Amino acid sequence: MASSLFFTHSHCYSSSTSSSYLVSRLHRQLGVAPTSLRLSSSHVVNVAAMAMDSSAKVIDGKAVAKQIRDEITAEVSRMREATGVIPGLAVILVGDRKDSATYVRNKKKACESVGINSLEANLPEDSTEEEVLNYISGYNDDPSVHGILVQLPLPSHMNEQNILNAVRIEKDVDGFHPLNIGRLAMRGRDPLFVPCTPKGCIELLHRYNISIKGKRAVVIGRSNIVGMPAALLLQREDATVSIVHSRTSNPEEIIRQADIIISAVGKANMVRGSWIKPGAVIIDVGINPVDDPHSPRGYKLVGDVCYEEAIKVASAVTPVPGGVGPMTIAMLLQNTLISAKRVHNFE
Ligand SMILES: Nc1nc(=O)c2c([nH]1)NC[C@@H]1CN(c3ccc(C(=O)N[C@@H](CCC(=O)O)C(=O)O)cc3)C=[N+]21
Repeated sequence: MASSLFFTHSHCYSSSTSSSYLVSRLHRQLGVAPTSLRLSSSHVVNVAAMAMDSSAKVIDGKAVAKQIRDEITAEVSRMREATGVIPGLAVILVGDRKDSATYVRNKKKACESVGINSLEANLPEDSTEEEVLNYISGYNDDPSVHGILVQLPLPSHMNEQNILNAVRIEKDVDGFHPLNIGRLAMRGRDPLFVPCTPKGCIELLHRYNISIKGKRAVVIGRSNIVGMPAALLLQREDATVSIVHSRTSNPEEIIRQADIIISAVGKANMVRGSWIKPGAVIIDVGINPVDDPHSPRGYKLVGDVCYEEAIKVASAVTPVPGGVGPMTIAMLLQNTLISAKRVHNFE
């Protein structure tokens, strides 16, 4: 019995990680006392309860994203037939990070699949900020471009703020411009664009008929591109929102109160089954590589949340991959379409 319980947990340790290493790593990441991370008797009770109910629903982001791409395809052709306008997205990639190149390639493929034009600028790692700004201003002035995305992260010698501020707010399909974020935060105002990843999270909840109003939501992580805007969006949807971050004391206690958890920290399997309230809904934004000798690539991708544990205690969980990731790209296409419709007054 005891060994099978332990086995359940061991799924969520990456193969090279010992449990004591994990505990001290968590301790550092979340700033909690090590005692609070010990496997307590209540943890064991939770695991037992989890074993009785393994009926959690998998939230299929890949399928929902496909459905949204089909809707966008229809809208793009309706617009083209009525106005002759084809929405266009320009992507600026600086440097040759492998992951960034993959993301950009996927975005381009997604554009093609729905009939959106895609333009791409590939600049060398050692480009100057001015060169990037020149591309942005070219796209700002190009009427065939309705959305501009500067792939992040930028090389460290560039000032991300200067560059993101240069994107015309009408073409800011990432929703990263401070004026867009400011409007997102204010009651009675609306941003021109909502950031893609948080928008994808909320869209998944809507499409699965998961109500947000009046619920307790916890966002784990406070980044400008995911955590912070996700918290603002949940609040706009009338949730009561807490944000847990690396300086939060007793994060588990706060997370355990949540009906809805959005995790965006980037730490593999950090959120354990015992941190989750039975019946909670989990949206896992993390995409973390961990060693996997069984995979041809030598690694596999896992979320921030220990999936094998979460699926037993939650009512619905997004997988990684196949959860939020595909939704991010679908929302980028949607924002590009929205932008093109707006400039051409097409409803
Ligand atoms: N300006 C900017 N805007 C972004 O939106 C942006 C960015 N920079 N920099 C990097 C992050 C990351 N990101 C992802 C998009 C799609 C998947 C995705 O589709 N993932 C799939 C496939 C995963 C795989 O197998 O590689 C999945 O989760 O199923 C993942 C990650 C957008 N980002």
